[in-house]
Parts: sequence; structure tokens; C-alpha cells
Amino acid sequence: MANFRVDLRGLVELLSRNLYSGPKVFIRELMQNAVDAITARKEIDSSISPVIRITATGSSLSCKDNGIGLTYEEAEELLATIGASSKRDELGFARSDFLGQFGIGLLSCFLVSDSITVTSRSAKTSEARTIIWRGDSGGTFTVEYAETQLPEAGTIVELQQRPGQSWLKVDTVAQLVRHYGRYLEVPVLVGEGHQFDLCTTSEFPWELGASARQAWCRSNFGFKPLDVIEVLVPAAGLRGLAFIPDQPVASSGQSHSVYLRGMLINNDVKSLVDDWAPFARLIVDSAYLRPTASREALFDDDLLQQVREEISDQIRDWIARISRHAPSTFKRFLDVHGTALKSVAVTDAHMRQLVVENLPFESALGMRPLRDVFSSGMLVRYTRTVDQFRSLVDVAQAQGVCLVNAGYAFDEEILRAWVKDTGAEIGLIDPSEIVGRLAQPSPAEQSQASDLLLMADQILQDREVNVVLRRFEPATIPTIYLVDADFAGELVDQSGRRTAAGIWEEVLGVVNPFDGTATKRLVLNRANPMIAKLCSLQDLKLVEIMVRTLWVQALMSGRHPMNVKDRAWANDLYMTLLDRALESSYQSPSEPTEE
Ligand SMILES: Nc1ncnc2c1ncn2[C@@H]1O[C@H](COP(=O)(O)OP(=O)(O)OP(=O)(O)O)[C@@H](O)[C@H]1O
Repeated sequence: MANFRVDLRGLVELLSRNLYSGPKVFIRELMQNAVDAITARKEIDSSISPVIRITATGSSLSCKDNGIGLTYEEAEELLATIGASSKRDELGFARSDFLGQFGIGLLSCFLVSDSITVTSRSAKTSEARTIIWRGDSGGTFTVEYAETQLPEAGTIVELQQRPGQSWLKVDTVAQLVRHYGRYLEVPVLVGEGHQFDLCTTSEFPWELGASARQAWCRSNFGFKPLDVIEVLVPAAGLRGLAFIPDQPVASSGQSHSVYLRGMLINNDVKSLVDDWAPFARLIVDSAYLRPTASREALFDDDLLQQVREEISDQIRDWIARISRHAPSTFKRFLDVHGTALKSVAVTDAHMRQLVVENLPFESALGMRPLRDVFSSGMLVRYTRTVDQFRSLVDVAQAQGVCLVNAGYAFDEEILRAWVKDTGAEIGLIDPSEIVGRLAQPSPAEQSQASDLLLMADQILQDREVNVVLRRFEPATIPTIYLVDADFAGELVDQSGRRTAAGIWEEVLGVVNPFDGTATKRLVLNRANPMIAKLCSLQDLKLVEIMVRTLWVQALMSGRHPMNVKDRAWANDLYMTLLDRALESSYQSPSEPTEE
């Protein structure tokens, strides 16, 4: 019967390309095995002082622990079978007490060394003999008893530098130990000769005082936190801190640092909080969350889902807390993360509620939360552009309509979703509704203006704009320019349109101007003193100048696009005005007299 010969090197390359982020993970796997062995040893002997000592010379590395060790049989069995279930199942230890789970970790050492030597003495019996397991990347291994007995129970794993690589230098190793294991409970010493440094001195930031937590965030996450939230999920044996940055963050969300029993999983875990809290950046340590086989990500199981929900709830509670008890922090939070909150509020009803209740929007009432606007008792309408808001806000307010500027990112989506949530009567501003609310001029005023309106229609003929006269507050505003195209297909209040049309037909006996081909309306305000004068102006040339001026001014103040003719008018008007100004104040110099 023929056996398959396993080429370990090929298998390891496969693992390294598809599973691990790089050869550096060998350090993590060595530390994990050592920590697991120490955990198992403590089960039978709680008096030991656990320690992991790594010696790195550049050409070789040895990792020594005082863990449970291996017997001859265990070494033969456990280290021979790739992917075998690990010792803890056989020994009946709880899985969560161990970091290793898959039986492939030791293989990662073949990423940096062509041979692995494991010298081990089991702690299970005092007479256990020291064994040596030797494996090479070609796929062969041997186990034998050592000639000299290790002085105490434990394991030493030895690696030899692969030609062309430099993973076994002492500085590199110390750096990697700190990267993966600085929060491990078991002390890890790294050195060469007699000089060893402790690389696991760090305390998790939640073990620090308030100002040290802030400093931790600055040096590890690179930002000054606005606030720090403690998170706790007992079901996952999880503790951590959520830092809220004092600067806006990308809406794609933060990268979180996740540790399992002190060993780094990754600094780039995304799935730790709900999407609605993209601003929070966390560091957590958990006893029970499950890593994927690469140990660089978390298994997306029910427990992780529970963790996500509980952490999100705790962040939500924090928001509620600061909104009540820390108004200045809350204000700063809204200022900094308003856009992120809005982006989430589009789809998340909870966040929508928070945004509507707290985030200031530009409205006729000033910068106020939408909740205040809705409870003002006024009819609420919104505009899609900032310019439209500015040009209509005062007129609309004078007609009892409270305008909201929904011209910034996510505003309109939030308003629409809010309408769906609550059935609130909020819609896009409809010019017919505004015009319908503007008072008609008296018949006398209307007839006085009839020549002006006719002329204005003629002057603006090719602009496709209806010129209409109304009387409205504030009287300081001479015109409103309404562009229907902006509102096409939107929540047009047809009844307002009908009312307006009815008034026109009734009062003026003319056809409904809104049914014409023109899509734009220039509304002249009869209450404005200048428009009042214009209505009775006899100087036709001046009427033409005035109408052109009102048109150009309406375009410019609303930042509407100007075509070539509009620009030519604007130019002429400046010239004419300058000319008139000069004419009125110019005195011709007296003729020079000849002496
Ligand atoms: N330092 C050590 N002390 C005692 N036993 C060890 C040590 N290192 C490895 N072993 C034994 O070798 C086995 C295989 O180790 P390996 O790292 O390949 O897999 P694992 O730790 O079981 O799982 P994982 O793939 O998740 O790391 C371990 O289960 C353990 O029994």
C-alpha cells in the first residue's frame, strides 16, 4: 500500500498565502502554544511562576516555557497530525482557556525555518523523560528520548534561520512579541546572551486612570478622544474601551483592536459595533469570542452578534447620558460627528430619532433641531438647495411656512424617512403653494401694473418666465424668482396650485398662468416701494432697464445659471447705471480762456 508523501513546505506556503498575513505570525503561534501549555500546567500545579523566554541570535531562535510539556506519546501523536484536534479536548479542558484551536499553528514556524526542534519534559509525572521531536519542512519527523534530562518540566522550541530571511533577529522578535503579546498575562522575556527584556509590561488601557487612558489613545490610535466609554459584555468575557474621536471620521467606520486573552487578533477588526456608530474606535479583550483559523479575524457567530448589540447599546446609553448630563461634550460630539450621524440616520430609525431631536438644521427658526421646527405649529417645507432656502425663507415665513434647508448631505433622505416614520406633513417646497399664499394686489393696483406686466412679459419673452404681481411681506424683498423645474415630480401640493389658479381666474379673469408653457415665475412684490414706483413709471426706457435689472438680480441672488444674453444685459446695465450716475453729477469744466 502506498502512502501519500506530504510536502510540508508546499502546504505551509499555501497556508501563508491564503491564511496568514505573513511569516511574522510564527511568533504569535509560538507564544500561543507556550501560553496554552502554561494554562494546562496551572491546572495541575498552581504554584509555578509562569514565564516564556525567547532567545534570538539572528541565526536561530529558541522559545522556552514552563508549561505542561509533552510525553513521548503525546509528541508522536500531537505533532504528527496536521490539523488534529488538540490536547485540550482529550484532557477535557474548556476550549476557552486555550488560544490554539486548530492544530496548525506550529506549522507557521516553517515559514521562517526549515526545521523545528521541540525538546520537552512533561509535568504530568515526576519521572517523565525528556523527549526531542524533530520535524523538517520536507514532511518528515522523528521523536526520541533526549540524552540529557531538562532540569524542569516545560518545552523548548528551536528554529534555524532560513537563508535569505531575517526574522530571527532579536530586535525584530522583541518588536513582534510586543505587537502580538504585550498584554499577555504570562511574562515574555526576549533577549540574547544574558540581556533579556520583558516585552509584556503593558496594562490594558481600561486598567489605567482617566488621563492615562487619554494618553494611551493619543499614542496608539493617534487622536485625542472627545470622551471614553467603558464597554463590558460578560457573556463574551469581554472588557474594553470605546474612544470617541474629537475629529470627524470616515463614514466607512473605524478599525478596532481586538485581543483574545491578551493576544492580538487584529488592529483592523470592523465588525465590533453596529453601522450606526462609525465614530467609535474600540480596544477590547475577550475570553470567549472565537478566532477564525488564521487567528487574524473573528468568527461571525451568535456571540459576536451579541457583542455587537451590547456594545452598540452601551454607546447609545452614553449618547443619552451626555445629552442629559454633559451638554458641552454632547454639543461637541454633534458638531464633530454630525455628518456621520446623519449618514446613519438615513437608514437607522434610532439614529434618526437622535438626529431629529438633537442635530441643528438651518431653518426659518434659526439653527434648531428638526423636533423644534415640527413642534412650531407652522407648516414645514424644505428646499433642496441652500440658495433656494436663502431666497425663499423670509417670504415663506411671512406666509406661515417654516422652511428647512435640506441642501446638505443626507438631509433630504432623513426628512423623507422621518415622514415615513411619523406621517409628519413635510414636503418639498412647491412654488405654487408659496404663490398661492401670497396676497393678490388690489384690482386698482393690478390695473395700474397691467402695462408694466405686459412690457415685462415682452422684455423677458425669450427667457420663458411668467411675470406676476403679488403683495407680500417682507416688503423689503422686491421679487421672488421660482424655478419650477426644481420641483418636477416632487410632493407638489396640487390643492395650493388649484387655489392659486382659481384666484387668478376669479380675480383677473385670465387663464391660469401656471398652465402656460413657462416653467419659471418672477413674482413682483407690490408691497415693495421700488416695485410700487415701477408700476406707475411712464419712462419706458427706464422700465426696460428696471425689468432687466430685476431679472439679472433675481438670477444672481439665487445663483441661477446665466446665459450669454443675461450676461450681456448685466454688462449693459452696469454701464448704463454708471453713465446715469456720471450724467447726474458731472459738471463740464469751463472752457479754457485764452490769455
Ligand atoms: N510549547 C508547547 N508545550 C506543550 N505542547 C505544545 C507546545 N507547542 C505545541 N504543543 C503541542 O502541539 C500541538 C500542535 O500545536 P499547534 O500550534 O500546531 O496547534 P494548536 O495549538 O493545537 O492549534 P492552533 O492551530 O490553533 O495553534 C498543540 O496542540 C500542543 O499539544
